Amino acid sequence: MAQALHLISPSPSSSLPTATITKPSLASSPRLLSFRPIRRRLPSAISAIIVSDNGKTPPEAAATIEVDAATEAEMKENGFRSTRRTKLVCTIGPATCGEEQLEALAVGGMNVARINMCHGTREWHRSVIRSVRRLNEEKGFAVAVMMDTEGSEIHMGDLGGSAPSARAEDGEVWTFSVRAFNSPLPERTITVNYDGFAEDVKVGDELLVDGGMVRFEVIEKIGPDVKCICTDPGLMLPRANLTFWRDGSLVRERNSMLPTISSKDWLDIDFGIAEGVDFIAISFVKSAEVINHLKSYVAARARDSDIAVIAKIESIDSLANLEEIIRASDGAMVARGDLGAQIPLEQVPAAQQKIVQLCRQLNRPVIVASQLLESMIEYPTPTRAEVADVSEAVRQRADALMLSGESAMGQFPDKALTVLRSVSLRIEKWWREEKRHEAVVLPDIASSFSDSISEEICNSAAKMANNLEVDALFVFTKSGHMASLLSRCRPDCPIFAFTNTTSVRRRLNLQWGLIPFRLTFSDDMESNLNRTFSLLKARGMIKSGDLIIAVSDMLQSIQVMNVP
Ligand SMILES: Nc1ncnc2c1ncn2[C@@H]1O[C@H](COP(=O)(O)OP(=O)(O)OP(=O)(O)O)[C@@H](O)[C@H]1O
Ligand SMILES: CC(=O)C(=O)O
Ligand SMILES: [K+]
Ligand SMILES: [Mg+2]
Repeated sequence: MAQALHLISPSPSSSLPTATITKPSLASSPRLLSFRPIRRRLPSAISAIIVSDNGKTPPEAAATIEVDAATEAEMKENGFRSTRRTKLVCTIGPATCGEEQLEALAVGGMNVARINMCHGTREWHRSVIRSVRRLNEEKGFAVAVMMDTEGSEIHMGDLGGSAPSARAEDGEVWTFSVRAFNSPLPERTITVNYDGFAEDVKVGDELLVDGGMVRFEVIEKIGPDVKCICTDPGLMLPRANLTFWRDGSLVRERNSMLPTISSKDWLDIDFGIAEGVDFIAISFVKSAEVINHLKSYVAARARDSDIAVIAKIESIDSLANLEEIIRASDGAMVARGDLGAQIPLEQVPAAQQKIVQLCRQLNRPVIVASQLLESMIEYPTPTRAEVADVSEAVRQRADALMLSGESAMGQFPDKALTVLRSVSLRIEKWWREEKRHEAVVLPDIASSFSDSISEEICNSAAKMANNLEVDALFVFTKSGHMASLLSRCRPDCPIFAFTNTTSVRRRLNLQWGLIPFRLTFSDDMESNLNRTFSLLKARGMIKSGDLIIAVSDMLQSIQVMNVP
């Protein structure tokens, strides 16, 4: 494929190219090497550099542009240089499944709605997914939907009847059983989903509910029943995760042989594909193999839309195979809830930092999840420690933050979302003011020459954007790949990502700094830019004189220009 460097004249409406230099001279082009004006108005001589591999003329396209209504409002309110970069995921549950509650979250900045297949019925999940879709269609939001699988780790069953939780007190004896009971359960009885449970535990083992929210010691085994005495009292929630520890280490007997994706999970996945979810998050991933398997399964079934597979890092095995798991997946979640039950709590922050950093290097979006604002389940303000934790995740430049119980069943879901939003904005601003250009080394990740060109273009465009202090980066991308490469650089300015499919646009919602727009565009960058400028100007989202850098994945190029 012949690559050519074109220098084009300043007005985006003039014809291109005016000069063509073939690739071998690229390295020696004095124009290119000296192209570093530190000023916001461009000199009239050159306004754009385009590296192009084709010159196809496009058909004229429809004159509409779609952007998430809440993002548009945020941009107008804060000015687009200050638009929030960190994305927000909210778990939907009984506190937020109503249409009005969902709308309040969308208005509050929810980018992705998560449904957890551990809880609720199929009908309930369907109704939430459809409500989100309806909200998008009727109110102009672009909220994506993430389905999170149950996985087959050991957990408690429902508590019987309509009990929302059960309280275990110090010294009480509770029975954990693999028997099936008719509801209501006998007093102080908990069912366990894993048949091998009673065989695998030993008298003297420590049993942790939800990673230590409640602790028991195993005192007796009677067939399928395991009697335990409570040593650390607390509240047990339905389907809470169970781990058992012996001599200070996590015990993983036969349960480590359980499949990552259970037969129930496969049914849920079929359901998610049929309902057109945007992301499937896989719980307790142990290896890259399961991710590859699921990705080919999804690719064969979900022909029109492309569902992204997110690996949840929440087990010891996932830490052991971290890099290959992240490479295989389309994104990762630092699922600190279960992770903190499998490794000592004091190791969780370092694991988080490592996962966030690796995802950035490998160009996969990463979500930091669980207990970010746990106290807000009950209280309207967060603790100082929680705010510090959220700040740290933003400072690490994670793509997204997630609410769990805070939005699923808490008393203050909207307030919790507001805290995430305002802390994100504040820390991002502080970062830009301090001009902290990070020391993160971004390795080359391209697997082909063509990918390398995209990667070099994005790295250079992001660097130019910082040096020139441009107002925004524009990226025209069909697959979303170029947008993610720009996001990976975490540039100072926001990234307007134009894509022509609704599903790609929704998926870009999870990535740091991207403002996804749906726009029908052609291979002709000049006409794309002109049309985009006039559409955005008409919406009051940009103005004449704004300095932008544009790149595209059809016509591999970097253009620098003032909005006419
Ligand atoms: N669909 C739902 N129906 C009822 N309660 C829910 C639902 N989704 C979440 N919850 C409640 O919110 C809490 C936190 O949700 P979250 O999704 O973090 O689940 P979790 O049980 O902690 O497990 P996971 O490790 O899969 O995240 C749950 O423990 C549950 O009590
Ligand atoms: C989110 C999740 O699954 C966890 O933190 O365990
Ligand atoms: K789950
Ligand atoms: Mg979990």
